[in-house]
Amino acid sequence: MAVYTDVSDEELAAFVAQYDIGGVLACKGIAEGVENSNFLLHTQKGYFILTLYEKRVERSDLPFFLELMKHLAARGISCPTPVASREGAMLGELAGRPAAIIGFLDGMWVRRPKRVHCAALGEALAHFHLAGSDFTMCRPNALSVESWRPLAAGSLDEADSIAEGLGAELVAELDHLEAHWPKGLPSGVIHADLFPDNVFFIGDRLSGLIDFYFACNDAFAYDVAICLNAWCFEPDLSFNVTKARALLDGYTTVRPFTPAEFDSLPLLARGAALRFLLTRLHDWLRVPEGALVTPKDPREYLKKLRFHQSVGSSSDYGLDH
Ligand SMILES: Nc1ncnc2c1ncn2[C@@H]1O[C@H](COP(=O)(O)OP(=O)(O)OP(=O)(O)O)[C@@H](O)[C@H]1O
Ligand SMILES: N[C@@H](CCO)C(=O)O
Repeated sequence: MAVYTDVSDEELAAFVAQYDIGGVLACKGIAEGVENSNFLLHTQKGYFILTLYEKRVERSDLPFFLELMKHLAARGISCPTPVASREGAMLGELAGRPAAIIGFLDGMWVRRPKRVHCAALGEALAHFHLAGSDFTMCRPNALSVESWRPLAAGSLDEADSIAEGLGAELVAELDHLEAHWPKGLPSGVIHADLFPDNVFFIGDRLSGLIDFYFACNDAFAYDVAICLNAWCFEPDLSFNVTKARALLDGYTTVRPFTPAEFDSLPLLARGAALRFLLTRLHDWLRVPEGALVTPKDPREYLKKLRFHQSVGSSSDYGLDH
């Protein structure tokens, strides 16, 4: 469960009183997520998500995330929107943290995505990329290639406790990615964390996207690579080409890939695997005392990284132009 910050009943009542959503009936910590503290808030006007922004979220980035949600929803993307206080503010402060009340999105995330979910995800991701094209705010990707070496530096000493030789392996991978990282690919606003737990379905129908707190400006194909990693590996960590094809077909029917995007996929997937390996490793080695959180296993992403290292070109994934 990710609840890093406790909120007293009095603080909560005073916070909610600033909004036109009625009085609090119940508020429960949510047993999922690792980044922020999330609560299911039930008030006299219905259900909402109360989020307290924690460690990785810079306060100055919050207007970008909240405005983006509003922008995407206005462009027809199914995603929750922040609720404004009576004074028109989307962002407040609760228990010493920046906090927001977000609309509740119906649906459930899929534990074992099938081909049909990957196809729907691909389409939704492409619609997201297109819908962001006239969003005027900009946020460089704070977790892109140039940030990986400093991020790794804090974990290198202890990396070998996770897997033998991991420290040296990380340094070699950083050398490779920094030397070969593609430049000039089509770019815009990307989600950057569209894992299965951030995509809701009702049956096989995708009902919406959540968790925009890593959204930023970067290459669209990098976002696709993040999804290939998160959606197209089986529990035994074998790569499922059928799911990858479905995801890419879904995506490219809405927003076709350029040849350069297609050719860059193996490298982008390596980078995407390293990015999540590094943040997981960082968190694994530093679980805050008393926090109700289950850190995610870095070894899963080490195996995915090794898989992509063994791939020569996009065709080796069984994918065609
Ligand atoms: N708008 C929403 N509507 C319904 N449920 C939501 C909403 N936002 C969050 N949740 C619930 O809270 C959980 C955690 O939310 P979220 O993914 O934003 O947290 P996080 O800590 O940022 O997690 P992550 O590890 O994915 O970055 C979700 O899996 C979902 O169950
Ligand atoms: N989706 C991330 C956690 C949230 O950033 C991971 O699985 O490592």
